[in-house]
Amino acid sequence: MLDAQHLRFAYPQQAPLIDDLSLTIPEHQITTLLGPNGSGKSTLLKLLTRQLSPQAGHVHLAGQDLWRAYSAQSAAQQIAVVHQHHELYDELTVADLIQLGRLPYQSSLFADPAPADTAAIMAELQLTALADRPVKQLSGGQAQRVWLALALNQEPTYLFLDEPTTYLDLHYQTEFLRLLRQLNQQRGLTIVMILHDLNQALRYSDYCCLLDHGQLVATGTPQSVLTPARVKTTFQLECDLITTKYGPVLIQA
Ligand SMILES: Nc1ncnc2c1ncn2[C@@H]1O[C@H](COP(=O)(O)OP(=O)(O)OP(=O)(O)O)[C@@H](O)[C@H]1O
Repeated sequence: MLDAQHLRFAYPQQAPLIDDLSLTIPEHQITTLLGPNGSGKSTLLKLLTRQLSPQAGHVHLAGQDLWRAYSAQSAAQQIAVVHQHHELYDELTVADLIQLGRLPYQSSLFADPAPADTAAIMAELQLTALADRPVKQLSGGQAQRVWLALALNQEPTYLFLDEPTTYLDLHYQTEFLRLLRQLNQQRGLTIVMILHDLNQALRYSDYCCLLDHGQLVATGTPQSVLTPARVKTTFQLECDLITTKYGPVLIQA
């Protein structure tokens, strides 16, 4: 269980961005963090994944404090993050990059005790034929699958993704979100992602958390959170929610 209680966080020399925020991530579900630019989504994701330490409150992973009871390495055995920008490792081949996902299980004293089935992960994400290609030669959609494969190679319980569809065209966005749903269903993976597209959140998440000015203004099922009234107050957008054969869709006035 991943549980945040009474979090407070301020960047240096700034007023608190997040103050007294509590949130429990539902297990084996897909949760989406939503909110306007600058509302604190990435900051919250970093607090939940041990990239930022709260100044008050705590995050508990399996009942233990994420900072006091876990090292970066032991936390990374349970929590994997797919970041938005990854230029740093472009020179590596697909296979070598995915292998970095095993780092949390290695130390100078011990080899990886139980290597993950990296080949199966690569096959599942249709990356086998690309194994020897440098990552920088891949399309955006292929590269995003490689970063996902690295994260899965960590064998995490929780998979976090910061705006995973940003650089993808509509086809790849849909393909990627369907892949996440498949991983959630087949592996029972708990997924938390930041999205900007409210209709994608309606369609691909089980639970939504809406942030505004660092505060959680609503949590719950996508339809209970993304009401036209709340979209208006949070995003200053007039819209209707209509029902289609594919599910509910928000249409802007
Ligand atoms: N490293 C930092 N130092 C100082 N301020 C920061 C830092 N990172 C973010 N901020 C500020 O904190 C606020 C929230 O930023 P954050 O990136 O968490 O929001 P967000 O909801 O993810 O935004 P976006 O949708 O634009 O990605 C913003 O005002 C931002 O300028």
